[in-house]
Amino acid sequence: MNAHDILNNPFLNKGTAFTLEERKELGLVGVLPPYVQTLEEQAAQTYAHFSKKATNLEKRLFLMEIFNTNRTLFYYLFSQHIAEFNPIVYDPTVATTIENYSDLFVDTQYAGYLDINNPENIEATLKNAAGDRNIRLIVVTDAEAILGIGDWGTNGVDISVGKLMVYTGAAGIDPATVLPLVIDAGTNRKELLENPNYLGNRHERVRGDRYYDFIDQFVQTAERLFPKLYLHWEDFGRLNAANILNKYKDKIPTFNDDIQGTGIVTLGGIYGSLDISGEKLTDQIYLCFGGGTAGAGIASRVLSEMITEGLSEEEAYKRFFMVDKQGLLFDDMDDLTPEQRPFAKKRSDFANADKLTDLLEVVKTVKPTILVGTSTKPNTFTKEVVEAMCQNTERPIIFPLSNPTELAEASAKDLIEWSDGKAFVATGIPSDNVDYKGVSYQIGQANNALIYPGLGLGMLASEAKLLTDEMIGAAAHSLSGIVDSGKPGAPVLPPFAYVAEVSSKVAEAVAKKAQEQGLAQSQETDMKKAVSELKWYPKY
Ligand SMILES: NC(=O)c1ccc[n+]([C@@H]2O[C@H](COP(=O)([O-])OP(=O)(O)OC[C@H]3O[C@@H](n4cnc5c(N)ncnc54)[C@H](O)[C@@H]3O)[C@@H](O)[C@H]2O)c1
Ligand SMILES: O=C(O)C[C@H](O)C(=O)O
Ligand SMILES: [Mn+2]
Repeated sequence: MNAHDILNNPFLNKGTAFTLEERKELGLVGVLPPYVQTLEEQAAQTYAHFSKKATNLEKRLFLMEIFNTNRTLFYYLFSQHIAEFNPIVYDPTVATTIENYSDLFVDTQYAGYLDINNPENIEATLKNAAGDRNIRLIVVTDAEAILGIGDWGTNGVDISVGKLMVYTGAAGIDPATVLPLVIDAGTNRKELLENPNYLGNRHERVRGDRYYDFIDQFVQTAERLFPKLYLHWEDFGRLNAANILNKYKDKIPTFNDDIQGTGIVTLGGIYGSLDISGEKLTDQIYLCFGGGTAGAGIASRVLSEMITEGLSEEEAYKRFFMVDKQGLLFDDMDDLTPEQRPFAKKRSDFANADKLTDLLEVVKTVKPTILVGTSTKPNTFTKEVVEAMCQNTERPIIFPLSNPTELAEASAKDLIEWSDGKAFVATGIPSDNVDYKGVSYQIGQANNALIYPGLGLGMLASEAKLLTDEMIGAAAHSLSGIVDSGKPGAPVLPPFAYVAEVSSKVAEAVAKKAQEQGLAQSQETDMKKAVSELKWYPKY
């Protein structure tokens, strides 16, 4: 390896921090400025430079330069400034970089691009992208439903990169063991197909057998090449996300973030709210607004929890209502997804059924105590809807979870004001504190980023064969007790600044449950130790 092979490899490069001895040993004499910096000095200098950037997009592009050249320095900085960098590295700024990925392209960031037109290249793609690294964690997207911004084709690879950055920043997953992937199955977005800079396949999305065969070939190949793999699916479309998860979840260690991750964090937020109000989960009435991948995933997680808490399946379903673009879902509709169908109601049970296409009318009719938004439709949780929620219960739980910022069903500030401080609020993107009538309300971020890093750490540390519902339940319960819920305005979820602590707790809970269920394959039997030993720290 010559000097520039080292300096150009972000996993090896220390830049100005190479010591004089290392410079001699590695053939780096004279190719770096003479002063040797410590990691702390590099971080302070880089942070000062970062702070001069005017916009979040410029900040992200600058941080990506650091990521591309020196992973240790990047993660050292990220872990020092986790709450500040989170919205820049990740959501919402990642949405802007995805929309502009092809136009802004400079570097592949060690991602792999799987091309639906060349299934014979799957193995070579995975091998080439991995190099000689031992891959344990893949995040893969086909980018059909990126956040709430829809289909972005090859550009969506940035969500895989971004999710993995959070895995390492939050839970200490060794960045040399991860692989971000995009499956380019085409795109239905006209503006991409017509953009001369677009770097993906210029055809509509491939559907049906050809698509599912490709997915299967990818799964088989990845499992063969990387025997200790944990496979994370992100931002697949409503047509495919649940199908893919259902096909593989009983066979391999795998996870759908939008379905399962969002389910865990939202259940955690509901429990956080009930801890404060002193109410029981089984007394709640749940309204899902936007019953797609995330909406149905969350509803089914909360429903399972009500069953665990003692309700029969039939009693539990009675407490759930789902609104999608048709309005309240009825079982006579012929366009329900398989995940929506069990939540659909009998039209004849409602005297005003024809009016239940309107959210306000639904809220007045079914009287929910919990309202969760995953609709991608901004400003749909109106003042009237919030006031109607307040008629149903002393402390309504209202979570507008659609991302990014401009798609949220409501802002935290409006929800606190319209409910006169009564609503428990958590949002998908980070929200500032809301000061109202002398109380400073801290707003929890119900984003799967709070839990998927810890969940992954627990899966990898225990080498669990499968990710079960019980392990998912354990992850949700482990979120409680981190913040003081007794304080006025306390958040219903731990703030993102606590994510490292949250990740360790989640990881241990998941690993222990895997062990209890006889699914852990790790040689280590002490799961706390297995988790702490797997953690990677950014240092030279
Ligand atoms: N906070 C989080 O952690 C988190 C996690 C996953 C998804 N999300 C957000 O949730 C949103 C949905 O994501 P998804 O992956 O489930 O997408 P999806 O496309 O599967 O689901 C969106 C659903 O909303 C429905 N919808 C559309 N218009 C509607 C309307 N006017 N009224 C009611 N429903 C309507 C769609 O028909 C669809 O079923 C996105 O904005 C995403 O960013 C947030
Ligand atoms: O990526 C996020 O911010 C959360 C979630 O996975 C989403 O799709 O919105
Ligand atoms: Mn997602």
